[in-house]
Amino acid sequence: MAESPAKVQKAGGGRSCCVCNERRAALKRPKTLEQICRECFFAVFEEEIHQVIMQNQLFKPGERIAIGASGGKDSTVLACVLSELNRRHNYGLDLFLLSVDEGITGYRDDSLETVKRNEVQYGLPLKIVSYKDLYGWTMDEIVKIIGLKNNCTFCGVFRRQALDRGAALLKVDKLATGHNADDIAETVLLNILRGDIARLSRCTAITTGEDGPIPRCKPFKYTYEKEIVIYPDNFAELVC
Ligand SMILES: Nc1ncnc2c1ncn2[C@@H]1O[C@H](COP(=O)(O)OP(=O)(O)OP(=O)(O)O)[C@@H](O)[C@H]1O
Repeated sequence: MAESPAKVQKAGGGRSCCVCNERRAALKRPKTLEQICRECFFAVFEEEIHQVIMQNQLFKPGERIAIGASGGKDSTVLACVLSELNRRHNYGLDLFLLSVDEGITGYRDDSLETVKRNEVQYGLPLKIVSYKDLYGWTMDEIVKIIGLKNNCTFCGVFRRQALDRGAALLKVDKLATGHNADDIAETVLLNILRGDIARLSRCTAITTGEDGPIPRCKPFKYTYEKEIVIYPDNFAELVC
């Protein structure tokens, strides 16, 4: 779980930003512990993701890319940053939002409203695929039959396939997800505890499924969850 933005350490009073040396530092960066101002934080956050994209050759000009959009913080920030970097650096990508509606009342219906706002805000076409349409069952209906035990396993498998089917409908070349450095660290630990050596060797790759129909990539592989939380909307709470 991400720490609340208010708990992320504020910068010490009156110090200047370690990047620009001009403005007053507004927070201590969770990733580097540097004292940094608001403007420089945004700039380095975005620049680091741009460098990850370039160094790992995540995308090629002209590609159609679906962003797995759950309406949560990670994929919302991913949509915002990718559309900005695509414009700023002329990646030449056609970006789309792809959402899976699992049919969980009071959960996904709420977050899909966020995705619909993102569609307008970032001007990215949105495709929603639902378990009901794809499989004939909503997650609520499945839980009524199988109960709460193991339903996460079903849901995870269905979502994975639903994302592939949605990506195929959009005819995209790749799917980008909002998995961040903390998610990857969690998966590493889980695979160690399970003794799953095969998954352990695969789970840190920035791009997976290159031999399958739709490769997936994680532009936030090196991005700390705490920094995603403070970018951009919650920043105001941190300002000293
Ligand atoms: N229902 C969904 N529709 C589309 N993409 C999804 C969906 N659920 C998850 N994803 C993709 O998988 C990534 C990791 O999902 P996870 O469920 O682990 O959530 P998370 O780490 O809380 O991310 P987020 O904050 O984006 O929800 C998300 O960032 C998103 O790109």
